[in-house]
Amino acid sequence: MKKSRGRTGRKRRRKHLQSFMDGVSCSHKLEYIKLKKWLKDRGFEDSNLRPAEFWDTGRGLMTTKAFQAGDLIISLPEKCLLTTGTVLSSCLGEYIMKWKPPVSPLIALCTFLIAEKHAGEKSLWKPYLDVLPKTYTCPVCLEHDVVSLLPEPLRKKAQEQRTTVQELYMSSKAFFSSLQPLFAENTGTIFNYSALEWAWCTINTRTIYMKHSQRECFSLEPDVYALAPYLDLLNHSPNVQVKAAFNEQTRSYEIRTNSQCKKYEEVFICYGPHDNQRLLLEYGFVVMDNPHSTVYVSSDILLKYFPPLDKQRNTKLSILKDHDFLENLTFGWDGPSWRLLTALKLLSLGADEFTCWRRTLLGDVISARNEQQTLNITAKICHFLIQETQHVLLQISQLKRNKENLKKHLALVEALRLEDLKILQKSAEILCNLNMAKT
Ligand SMILES: C[S@@+](CC[C@H](N)C(=O)[O-])C[C@H]1O[C@@H](n2cnc3c(N)ncnc32)[C@H](O)[C@@H]1O
Repeated sequence: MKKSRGRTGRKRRRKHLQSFMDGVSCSHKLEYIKLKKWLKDRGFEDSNLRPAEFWDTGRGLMTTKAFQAGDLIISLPEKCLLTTGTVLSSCLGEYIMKWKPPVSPLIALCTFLIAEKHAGEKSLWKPYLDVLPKTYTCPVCLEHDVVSLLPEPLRKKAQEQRTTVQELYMSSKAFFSSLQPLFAENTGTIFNYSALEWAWCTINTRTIYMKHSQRECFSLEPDVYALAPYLDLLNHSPNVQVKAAFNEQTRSYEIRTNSQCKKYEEVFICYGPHDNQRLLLEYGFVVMDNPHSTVYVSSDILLKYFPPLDKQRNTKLSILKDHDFLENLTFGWDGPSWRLLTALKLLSLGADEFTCWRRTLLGDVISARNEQQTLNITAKICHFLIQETQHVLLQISQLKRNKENLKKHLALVEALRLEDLKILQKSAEILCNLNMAKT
């Protein structure tokens, strides 16, 4: 058959290509039909959004009309929001009010989610609970073997996250036991560690910011969370801008886009200008070609490249510490950061230049020798990090073959490390060009 090369052919080819780029709508699935009905009963007007599966971002929301900058994407009535107010007006309320010392707003919400999930068919929130993820990929859910493959300082923060959730569980056990009169089953089996981990991740990855006034029955931690069914299907893109807030007039949580979005494309919001380490820590995912991504250089690595016999080494280190120059030293898409270069310039000061340390911190050029040494050491650190990243990537590919059960988590760390490698290679190229320009 003759290939159609005309307008119809082009249209067909574009449509074929488009079908791979677009998501696959899942709005026909029973759980979403039930969720939409539940939302409608609470005053949610059907919008132009549809739940869909996207090949790159997973489940998200697709638009059925083109959005222009300034358009309202979604407006979710107050009645649909799950806040500490919801928890207090449930049967948990009286237990929370009499518990001393008061529980945090976070633990109140976790308790509510676990209790409602346990209630199953009887829960008023069932249509929402049914579409929540069953598992998460935040660091607290990762196995030790996977956490050890994370770059610093994320590895440390991942361990801290695990400790936070474990401590939260231990410190809430007595409160959970106090709820026994509400349940036929033992509260120890309902409010177990994995239930709390699931609830904690649900809140950490899905809540919108909504400030509520301080209530006496809660501890002093800020009460700023609200779960927003359906709206929380919106995925993140670092390349869009939105305005999101509770509208006191319409008594709805509203999101307006500042970007354009074509019909049938995924609608994104921006969770904040986060780098990939922060996205993984707080939400359990990473974005490729994230403009905010950076590779962190720890002070241990920094010091590896300086002579231990430098008499001013300790003084230089104290200066860097006192002026907060030992943290947030990074490589980015545009090369080494100013902070990294400044820290390295200070460490590279010769004995005769040491008195100039203040000027160095302000960004002054001290000498051609100092500039050159700084560039050389920056390039060495960059190459060291490239090798380290390549080594970890090799370990990951071996583990992926041997540990089928960790595949999803390993793929996540792999994506993070691949993005790091791209940043480092770009930085090495920039440093090489800078070096060539100087010689
Ligand atoms: C508020 S929810 C968004 C909806 C979510 N995808 C779902 O299916 O329920 C936030 C979670 O979505 C995922 N996510 C958000 N933006 C993403 C993106 N650009 N790429 C991959 N996953 C993303 C992450 O798992 C994150 O924790």
